[in-house]
Amino acid sequence: MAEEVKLINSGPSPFGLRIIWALKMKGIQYESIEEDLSNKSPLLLQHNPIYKKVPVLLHNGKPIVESLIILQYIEETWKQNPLLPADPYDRAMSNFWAKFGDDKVLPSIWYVFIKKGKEQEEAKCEAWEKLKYLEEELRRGKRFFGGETIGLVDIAFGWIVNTVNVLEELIGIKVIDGEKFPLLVRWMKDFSESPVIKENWPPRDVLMSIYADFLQSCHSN
Ligand SMILES: N[C@@H](CCC(=O)N[C@@H](CS)C(=O)NCC(=O)O)C(=O)O
Repeated sequence: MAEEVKLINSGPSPFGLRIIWALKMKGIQYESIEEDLSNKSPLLLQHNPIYKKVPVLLHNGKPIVESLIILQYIEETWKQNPLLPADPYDRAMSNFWAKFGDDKVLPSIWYVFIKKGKEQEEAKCEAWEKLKYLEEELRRGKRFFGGETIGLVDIAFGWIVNTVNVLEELIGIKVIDGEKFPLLVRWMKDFSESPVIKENWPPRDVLMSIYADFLQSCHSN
């Protein structure tokens, strides 16, 4: 039976991008279904009734939601071009870093962009505390978080590159600077220049306009 793979996604969602990158790296053909998040479709609400968010992967009609869980599913379903190490301990550690990224690093960086003045300075110190752990992880001699090649953790951290870079430019604040985080900056460059990632990168002007609107709505509240 031919497989049916569909991805419900919206524009350059950093969470949806994870799934696009993983499917492309595995060489999986899929159909893209564009969702309007300002007017959520019955399809999205049916398949992700709890969170009502994109991305949703539909594999032979079955929905899988939450991007880190979708990445796991992709890895377990299509074994080619592994995104996780074979060793159970190393796999557990990869899952730890991906979760740490979403639970701690991502919110701490968002705060830097949505706060102002003294609160913003405090948020930057908080974010640096978290980013320090990523820098230390790379100091163990790795080119990518996945080792010599891009893996699940790199894909999970992709938002650092496509979101933080744009936000830094919009707001004129450097959060990930080369003096403090040389290895992280090198990783950002290597990651964004690797073929599958580069080929599936959202246009910069689209990102700029989305995040400019986002910042405006945060700061007008
Ligand atoms: N934890 C979710 C986050 C997904 C998420 O926040 N998606 C955004 C788009 S980037 C969304 O669907 N927002 C719609 C909403 O919050 O109503 C994941 O990893 O998949």
